[in-house]
Amino acid sequence: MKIAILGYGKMGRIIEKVAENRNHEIILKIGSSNQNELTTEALKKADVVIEFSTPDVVLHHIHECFKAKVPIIVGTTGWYEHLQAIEKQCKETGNTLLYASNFSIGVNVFFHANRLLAKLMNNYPNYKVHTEEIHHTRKMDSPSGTAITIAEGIIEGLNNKQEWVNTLNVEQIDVSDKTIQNNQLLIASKRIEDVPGTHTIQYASEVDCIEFKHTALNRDGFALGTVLAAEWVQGKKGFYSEKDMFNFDMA
Ligand SMILES: NC(=O)c1ccc[n+]([C@@H]2O[C@H](COP(=O)([O-])OP(=O)(O)OC[C@H]3O[C@@H](n4cnc5c(N)ncnc54)[C@H](O)[C@@H]3O)[C@@H](O)[C@H]2O)c1
Ligand SMILES: O=C(O)C1=N[C@H](C(=O)O)CCC1
Repeated sequence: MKIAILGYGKMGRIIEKVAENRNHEIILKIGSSNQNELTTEALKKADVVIEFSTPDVVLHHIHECFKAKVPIIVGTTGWYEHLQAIEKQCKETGNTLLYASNFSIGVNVFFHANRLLAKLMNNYPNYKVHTEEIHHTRKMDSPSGTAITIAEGIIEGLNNKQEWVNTLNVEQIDVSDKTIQNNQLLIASKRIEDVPGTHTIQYASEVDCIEFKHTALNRDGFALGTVLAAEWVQGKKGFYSEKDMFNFDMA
């Protein structure tokens, strides 16, 4: 495949290596220093675009890809509030977009197991649930996109949770904090030096604690999953998420 990479930072660079190892060709790389090279003509030459930039430019990149009618894989997080509008535009204009808050295979297994666990825990209301995410200090958004997907899975499964709330860098988490209502799920975000991404789900009762955790050891898993998504989307039309790509329905 001919791939264009929009956003050539930590992820863009690793994705380039993984894609080349899988015999794909990178025909365009756009970072903040060569934005003027991003034209409809240049994008049209690609079979697929991979987008890992920043929350303030991702929408511009998506619109450019819609204009050029080239499928786009979006890894950038922090634009959650625009997701529904983009889904509508994608479908109305006959374009193709796949967004995942996390492309790692391990995280997607974790997402699925989280949904199953939440349904099971519905039967045990004496367990109080909260989630935690830890990322590096250069991360622009909080909570992480991955933590939002986890929270959505819990809210979907647990009858007594309706929305999530977020705290950033609060040292000691008090799950019985009276400012957090019973129908709210806490996502506690922490920023620590070089952490690639750690997500924990905790169900705590008076007598024990169930902890479910995913730790990314580096960024290679995110990059491999992204290139697999670019391969998966070939020949497809429409708006997709990681749930469509990692189809665990039989599990
Ligand atoms: N979905 C996933 O699996 C996954 C995994 C890791 C990171 N992410 C997300 O991907 C995004 C990027 O992560 P990163 O670690 O590569 O960040 P990064 O800061 O290293 O890279 C972002 C890049 O975007 C570039 N950029 C800024 N403005 C631009 C513009 N106008 N045009 C083109 N490029 C521009 C910057 O130059 C920078 O190189 C973040 O939102 C992060 O949360 C998602
Ligand atoms: O490094 C980041 O930034 C990451 N962002 C994604 C998120 O917000 O969930 C995925 C993990 C790494």
